[in-house]
Amino acid sequence: MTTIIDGKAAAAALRLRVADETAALKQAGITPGLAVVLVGEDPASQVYVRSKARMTVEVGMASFEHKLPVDTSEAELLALVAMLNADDAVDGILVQLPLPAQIDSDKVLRAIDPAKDVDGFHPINVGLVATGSGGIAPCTPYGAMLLIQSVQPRLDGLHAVIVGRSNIVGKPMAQLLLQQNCTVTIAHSRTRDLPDVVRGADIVVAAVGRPEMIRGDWIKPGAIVIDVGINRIATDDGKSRLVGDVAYAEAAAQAEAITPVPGGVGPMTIACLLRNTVEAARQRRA
Ligand SMILES: Nc1nc(=O)c2c([nH]1)NC[C@@H]1CN(c3ccc(C(=O)N[C@@H](CCC(=O)O)C(=O)O)cc3)C=[N+]21
Repeated sequence: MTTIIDGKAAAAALRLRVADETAALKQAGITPGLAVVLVGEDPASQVYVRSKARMTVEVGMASFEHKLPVDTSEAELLALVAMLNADDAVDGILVQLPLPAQIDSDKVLRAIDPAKDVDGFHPINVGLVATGSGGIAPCTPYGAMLLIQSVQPRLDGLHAVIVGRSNIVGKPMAQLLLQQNCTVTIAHSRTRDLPDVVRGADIVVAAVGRPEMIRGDWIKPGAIVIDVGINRIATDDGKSRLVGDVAYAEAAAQAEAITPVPGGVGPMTIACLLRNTVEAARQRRA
C-alpha cells in the first residue's frame, strides 16, 4: 500500500508545536513577530500572503503586513527592509518573490538582517546551511525534509535525485539531504537521460515547475516521491486545478510514499516559516 503523505496534517501538528513555543516566549515577555512584504498585486501571491498572515496570528505571533505598489523603486523597498531590520518587534522578514523587474531581488535579499532572514535566502544562511553550521534553512526544502523523515527517519546511503536546481528549492534541498548522508544528484533541464537518472532514485524531489513532467515509469518501485511543484492548469470544463510536477496517479502506483498536490509540501512551507520565526525570536532575543 502506498503511503500518501499528509502534508496538511503534518503542518497542523508543527503549527501546534510552534504555538506552544510562542506561548512560552510570551511568558518571558517576548512576542515573536513576522513581517511579510508584498510588492504588487499578483493574485496568487496575495492568497499566500493572506494565509501566512492568518496562520501567524493563529499561532500567537504578531503579523506585520506591508503591501507596496507594483511601481515601488528598489530604494523604497530597501528603506522598508532597513526599517524592519531596526524594529525590535520584528523577528522575521519575508519579502515575497518574485519581485517586479525594476528591483534587483539579490540586492534586497542581501539587505535583510541574516538573523531575521526566515526564508533562509541570505548568502550568510545559504553558507551556514551548506557547511552544516546552523543557519536558517529555507522553508520549502526544510518542510520537504520533515515529510521525508516522517516516513523514513534514517536516510543514510539512499540515493536522492532532485529535479530542479533553483536557489530556493533544488540547491538547499541537496544540502539538507547530504547532511542526512544521502547520495545526492541534482538533475535539471540539461540533464541527459533524465528518466533513467530518476529511475535510480530511492528519493525523488520534483521541483521543476512543469506540470506532471515526471511520469510513473520513471519511479523505482518503493521510492519516496516528494512533489514540490504547484501548477495551475486549465481543465476541460473551463475551470482550473492544481497539479504538481509529478504525474500523481501513475507515480503513486509505483511509490512507497508520495506527497499530493495540494496538501503536501505547500502547507509545510508556511508551517516551517512560522517555525523559523519563533526560532529566530529565541536566538535573537535570548
Ligand atoms: N520569499 C518567499 N518565500 C516563500 O516561501 C514564497 C515566496 N516568496 N513566493 C511564493 C512562493 C509560493 N509559496 C507557497 C506557500 C504555500 C503554499 C500552499 O500552502 N499551497 C497549498 C495550496 C494553495 C492553493 O490552493 O492555492 C497546498 O499546496 O496545499 C503554496 C505556495 C511560498 N512562496
